[in-house]
Amino acid sequence: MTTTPTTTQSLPPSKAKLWLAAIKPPMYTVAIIPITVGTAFAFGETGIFDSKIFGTFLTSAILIIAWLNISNDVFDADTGIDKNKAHSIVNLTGDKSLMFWLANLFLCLGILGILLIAWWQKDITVLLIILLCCALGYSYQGPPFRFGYQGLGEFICFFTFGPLAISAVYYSQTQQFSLFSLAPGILIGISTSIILFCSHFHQVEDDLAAGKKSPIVRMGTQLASQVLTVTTVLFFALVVLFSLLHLFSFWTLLVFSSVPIAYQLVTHVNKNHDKPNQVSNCKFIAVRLHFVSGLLLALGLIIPQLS
Ligand SMILES: C/C(=C\COP(=O)(O)OP(=O)(O)O)CCC[C@H](C)CCC[C@H](C)CCCC(C)C
Ligand SMILES: O=C(O)C1=CC(=O)c2ccccc2C1=O
Repeated sequence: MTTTPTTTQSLPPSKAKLWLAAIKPPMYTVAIIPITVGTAFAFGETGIFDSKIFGTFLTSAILIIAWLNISNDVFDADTGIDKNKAHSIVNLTGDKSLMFWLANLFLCLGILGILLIAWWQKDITVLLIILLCCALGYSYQGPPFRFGYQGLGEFICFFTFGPLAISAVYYSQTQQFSLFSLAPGILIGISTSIILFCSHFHQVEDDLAAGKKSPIVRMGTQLASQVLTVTTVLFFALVVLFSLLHLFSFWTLLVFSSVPIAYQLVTHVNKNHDKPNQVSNCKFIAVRLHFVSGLLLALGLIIPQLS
C-alpha cells in the first residue's frame, strides 16, 4: 500500500521558472524609466515630443540592458561567483561563448539605434554619452576592471542611469542640454541604484567567497538596511525640495503615491536583512518602487504642459 507523504518537500524550480529568472523581464523597466522620465522632462520644459526618437531610444535602451545582463552572466562565469546560480544564462545553456556573442549582438543593435538618432539629427552628442554609459557598464563587470567587485557598482549605476542617461534623452528630444535635467537625473539615479543595492543583500556568502566586496559585504547587512532607509527617505525629500525650488511642478508630488511600496521595501529589508532566503525578493520590490515612482514622476512632469 502506498502512503501519501504528510510533509511537503520543496521541489527544485522548473526549467521554465529558471529561464524566466535568467531573462529577468521586470528588470527591463530600468530601460523604460530613464527614457520616459527624460522625455517627459523635455516635454514639460519645452513642449517638444518626438515619438520616433522616443521609440528608437527606448528600443536601444532595452537592447543595451539585454547586453548588460547576458554579459554579466558571462563575466561572472569567469570568476566563479555564479557557480550556485541555477538561473545564470551561462549555466542554463552551458555555452558561454554563444552567450558572449549573443550579448555583443544585442549591444551592436542597441548602439545601431543610437547611431540612427545621431544620423537623423546630424549630431553625435547622444551617441557619445551612451557609449560612455556602456563603457562604464562594462567596467562594472568586465575584465580587467570589474569595479562591481570593489563595491563601486552603485556609483556607476547612479551616474549612468541618472544624470548621464537623462541628459542624453533630454538632448535627443531638444538638441540642447538643460542644467535642470540634473534634478530628474538625480532621482532616477537614486531609485535605480537602490535596485542594485537591494540585489546584493542575499548574496553576501557567495560574494565573500568570490572576493566581491559589494556595499553590503563592506558595511554588513544591518548598517546596509539603515542606509537603504535613509536613501529611500532622501529620494522622497528631494522630490519635495525640487518642487519647492520650482524645478518641478507640484504635480510631481504624485510620486508620493508610491510611498506604500517604499514602506514595504524598507520594513521588509530591516526585518530580514540577514536572512538570505527571505530578503532575496527585495530587489523586485525595489524594481516596483523605481517603476511606479518613475511613471508618476513622468506624469507629474507632463501634466502642466497638457493643461
Ligand atoms: C548587470 C547589473 C547588475 C547585476 O549585478 P550582479 O553581478 O551583482 O548580479 P547577479 O547576482 O544577477 O549576477 C547592472 C549593472 C549596472 C551598471 C553598474 C551600469 C550600467 C549602465 C548602462 C549600460 C546604462 C544604460 C543606459 C540606458 C538606459 C540608455
Ligand atoms: O540582475 C540584476 O540584479 C540587475 C540587472 C540590471 O540590469 C540592473 C540594472 C540597473 C540596476 C540594477 C540592476 C540589477 O540589479
